[in-house]
Amino acid sequence: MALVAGIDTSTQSCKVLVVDAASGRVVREGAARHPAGTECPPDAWWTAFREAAKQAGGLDDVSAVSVGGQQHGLVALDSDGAVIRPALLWNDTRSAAAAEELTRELGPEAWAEATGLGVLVASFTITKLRWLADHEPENAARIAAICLPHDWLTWQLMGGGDLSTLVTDRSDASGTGYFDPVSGRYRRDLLARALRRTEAEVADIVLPRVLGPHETAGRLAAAVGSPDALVGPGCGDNAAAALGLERTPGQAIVSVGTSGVVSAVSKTPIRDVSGLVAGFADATDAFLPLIATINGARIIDATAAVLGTDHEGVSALARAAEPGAGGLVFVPHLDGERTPNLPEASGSLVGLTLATMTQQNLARAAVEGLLCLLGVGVEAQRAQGVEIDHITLIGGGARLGVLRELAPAVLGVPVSVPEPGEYVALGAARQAAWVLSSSAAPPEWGRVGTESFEGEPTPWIQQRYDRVAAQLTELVITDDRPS
Ligand SMILES: Nc1ncnc2c1ncn2[C@@H]1O[C@H](COP(=O)(O)OP(=O)(O)O)[C@@H](O)[C@H]1O
Ligand SMILES: O=C(CO)[C@@H](O)[C@H](O)COP(=O)(O)O
Repeated sequence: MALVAGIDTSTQSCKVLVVDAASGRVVREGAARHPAGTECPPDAWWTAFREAAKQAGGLDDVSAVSVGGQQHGLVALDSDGAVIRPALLWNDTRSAAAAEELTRELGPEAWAEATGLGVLVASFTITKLRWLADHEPENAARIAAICLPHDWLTWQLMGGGDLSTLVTDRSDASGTGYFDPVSGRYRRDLLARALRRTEAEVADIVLPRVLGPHETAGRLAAAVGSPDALVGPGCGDNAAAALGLERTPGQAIVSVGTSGVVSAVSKTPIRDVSGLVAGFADATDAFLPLIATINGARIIDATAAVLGTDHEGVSALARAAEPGAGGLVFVPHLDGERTPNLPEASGSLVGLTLATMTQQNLARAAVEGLLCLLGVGVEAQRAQGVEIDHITLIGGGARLGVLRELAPAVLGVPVSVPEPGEYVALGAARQAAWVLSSSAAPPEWGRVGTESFEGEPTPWIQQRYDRVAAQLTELVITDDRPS
């Protein structure tokens, strides 16, 4: 039995699955946490990977490995291959002003045409480069190569060192803001613009070679596993999830991890000038229109902490409240927000009265608020012509019972929840099996068992949320304590 490994280097943790390449059956697994925060030294990803791989029984017996990873994070390397500064992650909003400035310089139509990203947001790599050029020019001047979290880990798996061996794939490259997902080419003119240099001045900066969806990147370093094992190109985590769930065009996925994501494979590229839907590529030869929020499962984590309970406790309390939480509306922009593009926003709890201010209503409002935040994404996708009449719910937050139960009513469509699993890591494993097989298409591992949820749609909850959220867009709370 040939084994392959799939790695998910995500925001909060690293997960490793060892999988039977023929059937897709998970044979062994491991996970280890990443440090908290919106910047991270890449070494911490390596430490977590080593720990997760150890828990998964090591990689000595696997024949191929691929990495799916959190998108957009800026990993800047010097000419020795050393990391110049901690990586700025997708949920770091310090480049919000740079994002606005870059968007203004060319205008949304030109950005959408060039990159599929109509309005740049602080998540995208290119905005982090402009921030670096303006705020840490000495670091920007040392850049010899730029890569993404999954590219860096893939490179380490092969031993690192030589910058020319850096690789990526079109799904993750399409989240940089200097890559055209339609032609499959980098836009060095945009990279130069971000760094305030000429194209000639960035000509020597190494960008990872963009491999085909099942092209071999190289072999595993002997210190990690068998030196005969192949390393795949890897991909962005959301593209990996689509691969793991064997999605075909039109089947929408909602992921509730650190981020909230609404995505669907599409045969045609999306260029949303409004910027709500990012026109990413997927991990095959198609596209992955996607909306992502900064706030996801941590809305529930924070609510549980405030209520002095755990996830199950939030479920129980929320179930005990009426739909609509008696009038309490929770707009959960707890960590700023990306969709809608409100990097300075904070969360709001609106509708507090002596009657509504109960633990049950607060728990319910948190779950409904999270679902309504995702509902904005569902509508944005529909506005781009993506048909969504069913949703597959995944990610750590999908383990929350009450989220599964309320999702069909609030989102207005039936919801399937696959059996709990690491679908990003599974997708990476499927890519590894594809690399190993050298077939034209990825292996068909068949459907995983799913639980189905339906419910009478309650569009008034979303409508009320949209009304309240619209009134809060200008509200920025600052810390006014005298220093
Ligand atoms: N049973 C549960 N109910 C609600 N949230 C959960 C549950 N189990 C895990 N989570 C949350 O899911 C998140 C991690 O999900 P995951 O998809 O692994 O995130 P990421 O890929 O961004 O690291 C954490 O915020 C965690 O608290
Ligand atoms: O920024 C995006 C997608 O554009 C996020 O989806 C990141 O890719 C992080 O994903 P999780 O760690 O939340 O799964």
